[in-house]
Amino acid sequence: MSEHAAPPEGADFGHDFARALDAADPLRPYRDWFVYADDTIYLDGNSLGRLPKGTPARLQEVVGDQWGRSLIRSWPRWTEFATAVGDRLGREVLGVDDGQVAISDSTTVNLYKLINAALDLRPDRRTILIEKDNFPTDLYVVQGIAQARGITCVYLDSDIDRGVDVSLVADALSDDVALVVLSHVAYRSGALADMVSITAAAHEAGALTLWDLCHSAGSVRIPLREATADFAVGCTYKYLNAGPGAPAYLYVRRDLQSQARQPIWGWFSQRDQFGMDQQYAAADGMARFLTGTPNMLGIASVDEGLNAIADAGIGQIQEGGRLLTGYAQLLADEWLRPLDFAVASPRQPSRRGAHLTLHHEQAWQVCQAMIARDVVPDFRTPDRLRLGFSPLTTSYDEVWRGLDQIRQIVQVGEHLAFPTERAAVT
Ligand SMILES: Cc1ncc(COP(=O)(O)O)c(C=O)c1O
Ligand SMILES: Nc1c(O)cccc1C(=O)C[C@H](N)C(=O)O
Repeated sequence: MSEHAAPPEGADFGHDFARALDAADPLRPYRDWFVYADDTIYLDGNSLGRLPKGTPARLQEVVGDQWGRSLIRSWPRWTEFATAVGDRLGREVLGVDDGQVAISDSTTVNLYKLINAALDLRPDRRTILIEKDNFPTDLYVVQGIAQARGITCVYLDSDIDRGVDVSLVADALSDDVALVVLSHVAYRSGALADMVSITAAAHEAGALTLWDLCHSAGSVRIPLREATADFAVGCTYKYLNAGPGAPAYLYVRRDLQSQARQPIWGWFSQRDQFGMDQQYAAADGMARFLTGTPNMLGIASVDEGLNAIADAGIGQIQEGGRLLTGYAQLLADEWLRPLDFAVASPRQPSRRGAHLTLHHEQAWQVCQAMIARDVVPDFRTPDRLRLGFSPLTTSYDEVWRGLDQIRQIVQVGEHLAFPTERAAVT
């Protein structure tokens, strides 16, 4: 699929062409690694990824053998688990060397830990920069910390459909900016930020960077190493397929680790944890960014979810995501533009992650009508239909049928029978 999503040679809009793309798809064998319980067309792998077939047995092993049989005797193997699986995630997904990633807490809690750690490294600076359309939890955590510390939060006025570019960040940098908080792939539009140039601009101004990788981990290559990015956080339940509420991860560049301190001084970050000292002394390495007892079932699930990614390789996965979103864009241009839809993501596949967002004035009603037909997208405010394509689990056939269903719904006005008022949970 070309950069501008022109139809490939011989392409047509028929169902057979989608089937032919599936037949030629090198990622197709990985569909067999996941559970497809019914015929639902699932276009929401960027909210909650599918269940890997190996996960139930893996969890049963942790529950039955490690917990049920070995009980506390499992702790020697459990204590290293958060950093061992963090290392694996670092190598396979984030492209960084061992000793810089740990599995811990939720993304929200990790944001709190690392934003505070970063601000403490720049004590003379009083400003945090954040994109105004960053994911809400990132905004809220930054706002809370800014209020608690009495510092300023400056919002980058990014384009809702195109995300941030380096000039926007560069123009806002000054010698008062301590930290820039951005998402690598924007949750609403899928816009991919230029991590390398933005980090370079921040560093030139003496600021640190913290990247939210929730929508990029497992969908695109992440140039943390090339960018010499400082800090990063992300969740594991989207393209990493670790399941609802699975623990998140954090990344701290190695040379920052000895100076950085996070504010939750739990005993899992204590140097000699079982020395039971009264006084806190931060552990070395990534252990100092842990807090309390890690969730062993959750970490096992993260480890299991990494198997397919490690086998396929992130390069092939990124290419798959570009082809899927490119194909979806072709169909959207042909079928949905005449029905008042517009692409609300960057048009070039290389400028976005693995989801494609469409604008439509009645997007909420369309979303409900789709779900009633067992086609699962996401609605995102104010009027966006977000279609998440998970390269390991979404087929071209699903893309074709999903977009065809949207076309059928809107052509006959079926969506107009659904409530206009947004439900609390979407
Ligand atoms: C970009 C981004 N950051 C953070 C989160 C959520 O963080 P948490 O796992 O703490 O709910 C999400 C999705 O839920 C997200 O898309
Ligand atoms: N984490 C979620 C949840 O607990 C409930 C519902 C949705 C989510 C999501 O992950 C949403 C997702 N991060 C988004 O980009 O919108």
